Amino acid sequence: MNKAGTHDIEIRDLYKIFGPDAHRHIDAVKDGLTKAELNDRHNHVLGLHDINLTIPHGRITVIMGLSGSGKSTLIRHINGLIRPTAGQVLYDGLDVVTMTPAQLRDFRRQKTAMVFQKFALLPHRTVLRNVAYGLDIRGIAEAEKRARHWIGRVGLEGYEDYYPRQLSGGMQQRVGLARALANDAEILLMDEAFSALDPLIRMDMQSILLELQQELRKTIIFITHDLDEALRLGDKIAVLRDGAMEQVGNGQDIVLRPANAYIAEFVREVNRGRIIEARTIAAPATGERLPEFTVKARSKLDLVARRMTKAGVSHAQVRDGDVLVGIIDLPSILEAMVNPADAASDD
Ligand SMILES: Nc1ncnc2c1ncn2[C@@H]1O[C@H](COP(=O)(O)OP(=O)(O)OP(=O)(O)O)[C@@H](O)[C@H]1O
Repeated sequence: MNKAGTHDIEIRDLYKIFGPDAHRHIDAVKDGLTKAELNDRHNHVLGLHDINLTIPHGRITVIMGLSGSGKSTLIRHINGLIRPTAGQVLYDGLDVVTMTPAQLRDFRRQKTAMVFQKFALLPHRTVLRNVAYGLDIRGIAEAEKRARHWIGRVGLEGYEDYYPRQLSGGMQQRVGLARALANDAEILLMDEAFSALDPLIRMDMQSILLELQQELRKTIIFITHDLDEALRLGDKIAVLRDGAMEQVGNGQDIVLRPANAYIAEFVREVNRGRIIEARTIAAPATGERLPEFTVKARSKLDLVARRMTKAGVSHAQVRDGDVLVGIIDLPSILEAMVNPADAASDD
């Protein structure tokens, strides 16, 4: 059972086999039958393989992986749209997997909201009525007031009476987000929610989500196949491959300490200076005098390097508010910014 009061979602020993005789093959899969073997010998598809993941309350957890890696299958287990072949999905001491249909319906309605890639707006309803929709069907008296509030929060004030077709893709997805937020659900499931948007609009939407999340502290599960998006949004990132979890960690872990060659290849092209934070590479401050120049613990290395170079200093202290985290110097910043794989190939 998950810790009482934390509202974390705990996924335990989760397996999903697609096919008519899934249960007949589960033991063989647990004993090591691979996805390819299951497919070749039994014509069944291994969707998820032994997934264990804690999705912390109030944080953004990104599930990342290439097409077919199992992201959608996993997110659909969280709201019970898919039943696993084995395993548990625990929330507040209840297992989504064993909920009765009535419990599951309540859980979905009251605790979860979804934002889809294709917006899924109702074309014949205005922005206001789209956002109020979930509240209307639950008979909530203040539906319109609440909808107007969230329309404002996503920057769409003045568009209440527009229809979806009159809006750009980015604006439609703002409506999708406002609709999800208006439901006041604690868990927000976002399946490739920004993937259909142009790059600049996509970055805008990421910023809006991050800004709102500062205040809302929802439990967000965000699916993407885009590493930059995962690193920008994820407090926690889970990387899936062929239905199995390859690595779970924060962005710093994934970029600096890839668990295996697959992840290393995945993060190879990433701009490390924009991801790695000063605190991650700060060395402990020893007894000698501290450098006068100060940088923030969570500043990214490219910004730190620029500030230090401009100020003409080679050393800085790294501070998190009043707390001294350590010391940083330009050579170690440069070293951290260079991908070790690239450095090795130039030797
Ligand atoms: N209903 C189904 N029946 C059979 N196989 C399925 C079913 N749904 C998914 N799969 C298979 O399960 C695996 C995971 O699919 P899933 O859609 O979860 O991946 P994904 O990472 O979300 O991919 P994408 O980014 O393309 O949506 C794939 O091999 C897929 O073909």
